[in-house]
Amino acid sequence: MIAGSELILRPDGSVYHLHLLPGQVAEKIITVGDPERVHQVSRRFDRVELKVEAREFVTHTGELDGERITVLSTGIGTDNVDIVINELDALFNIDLRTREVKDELTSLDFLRLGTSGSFQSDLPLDSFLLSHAALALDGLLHYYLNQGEPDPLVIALTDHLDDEGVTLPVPPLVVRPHLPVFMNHPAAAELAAGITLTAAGFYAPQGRSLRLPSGMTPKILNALRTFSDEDLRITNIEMETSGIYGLTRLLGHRAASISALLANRALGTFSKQPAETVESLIDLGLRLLTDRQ
Ligand SMILES: O=P(O)(O)O[C@H]1O[C@H](CO)[C@@H](O)[C@H]1O
Ligand SMILES: O=c1cc[nH]c(=O)[nH]1
Repeated sequence: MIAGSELILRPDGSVYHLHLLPGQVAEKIITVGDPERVHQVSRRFDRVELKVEAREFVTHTGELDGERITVLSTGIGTDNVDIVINELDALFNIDLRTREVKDELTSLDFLRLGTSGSFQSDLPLDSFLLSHAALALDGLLHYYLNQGEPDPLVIALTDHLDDEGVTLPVPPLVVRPHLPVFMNHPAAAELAAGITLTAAGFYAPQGRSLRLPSGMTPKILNALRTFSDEDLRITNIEMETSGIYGLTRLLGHRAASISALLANRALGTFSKQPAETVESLIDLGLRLLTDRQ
């Protein structure tokens, strides 16, 4: 039995942070960082059956083209992803009355629709990218055991960084997802793909220096930018994908992370139409989930 201090429930029986009860969440889940984006997604549903708000975690469940879908905001960062994935998994795979893990487990399908900064000059602003792998520089996954052997990409990256004479501020991990079946949609095959760097913050952890210098020095950034292996390079930087990929994989769920590239960090440019680009990203995500052509 899982103790009351470990799996905390509210007086109404809902999970502590998300304020959700079993049955309120669909097995297909869109995650977004920005709570406002939840409304932008659920506006497109044919029917909305549930709206719950708790801190930065806004959840809407509804239906589109006969598919039951939940859209939920994680807020920013993998510390929030830790809460979201664990509490959603508990809603399906732990009996909240007996506090025992269920004998039959449910595998969920996650789709992150987020924004990101391109790391490579040739990836255009306002384009979309599917993360084939995540380079975790945020630290969350080091706290979970059973990671297995290091991914070959991390071994190749470590050799490359050694050759370049640089050391990252934190030990790197690479995680790859089990992609949901809906990613077999032809539109997914057209997406640019690469390794997504998940950072622990927006400024210094992504190499930005306003008044404080970043430990992600130009030399380190250049070494990361020039890495490639298995035809994959580090394409973009954001703040959730490694947590989503790592935890969903460990828990037996499937996940895909698609990012709209709003900044180009190699060129120092930013989108002139971020709102339109995010709307198009939502269009794409809903096409994938409902198998619309
Ligand atoms: O647009 P969202 O989904 O929030 O994603 C990106 O934008 C935020 C930073 O501005 C981080 O959460 C990053 O991952
Ligand atoms: O540069 C960017 C843009 C969006 N989100 C990020 O985390 N970084």
